Amino acid sequence: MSALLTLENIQKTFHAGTVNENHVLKGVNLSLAHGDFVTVIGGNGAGKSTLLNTIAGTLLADSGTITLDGANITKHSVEKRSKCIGRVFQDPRLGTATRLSIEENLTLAMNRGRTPSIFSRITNKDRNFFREQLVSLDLGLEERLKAEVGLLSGGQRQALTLLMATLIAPKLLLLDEHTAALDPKTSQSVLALTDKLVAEKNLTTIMITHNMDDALKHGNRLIMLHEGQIVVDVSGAEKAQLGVTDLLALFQKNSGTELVDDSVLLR
Ligand SMILES: Nc1ncnc2c1ncn2[C@@H]1O[C@H](COP(=O)(O)OP(=O)(O)OP(=O)(O)O)[C@@H](O)[C@H]1O
Repeated sequence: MSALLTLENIQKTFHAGTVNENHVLKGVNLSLAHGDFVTVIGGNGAGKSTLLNTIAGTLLADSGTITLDGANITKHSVEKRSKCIGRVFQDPRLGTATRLSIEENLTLAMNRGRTPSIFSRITNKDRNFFREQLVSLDLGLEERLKAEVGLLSGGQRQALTLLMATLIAPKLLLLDEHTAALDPKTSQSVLALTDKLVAEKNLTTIMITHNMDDALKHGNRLIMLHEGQIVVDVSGAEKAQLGVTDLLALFQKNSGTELVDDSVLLR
């Protein structure tokens, strides 16, 4: 089957030609099949968010090619890409409009890629659809369609953001440490919801995490980034058999260095 997403030799340098020059992505090559759920792990500054930003278009790659579903999107604006790429960030406040109600936020999400129609009437059919979708979050939000999103807890808000990012199934879902700001229990429930939505909608997904257990437990494929290059890429049965110790050993073997980042190692 043809790849859904292909990155070919992606390079990104910040502050090029200055004393602060920082070559962050050093020729990243990656190919994702339709339905791949890839977890991404790596130390601080390895280039994980930069990689997601170049895919989403928040940053443009200096060179290399990004192909999504057969289209060369390397130079497309973030707005254009957002029509087919859903994204959830670490900060629960980023994916939703605080002063709008749950149903207004969901209306925005339903109209992604079309002319904003927040002022269009929300029909009973829309409300029934929203309720149906909200039931799957198991947070009782289906009874609170008119509640302002700013009143929700971080976990509720992140669950809603996830639902919004996938309401109209995106070609690609990018999760940038989307559970890192939540307490451990809420984080696990948002991850379970992630698994459910990804499976139900067969979404091709890239999820950055700092947690090795989560990286191993979720998805069908795991990559480790080190100094702007992919040093570990395991999938399927090979991934399923790995434990944290095996992963650290693999990282050391392939990168020639130990992973010393406390935020990854201390869980
Ligand atoms: N917009 C930017 N302008 C300048 N430098 C940047 C920018 N974004 C990232 N960097 C730098 O690029 C390097 C990689 O950052 P990035 O956020 O991609 O790493 P990361 O692997 O996601 O790390 P972390 O786990 O700490 O979030 C860092 O040195 C960072 O300071």
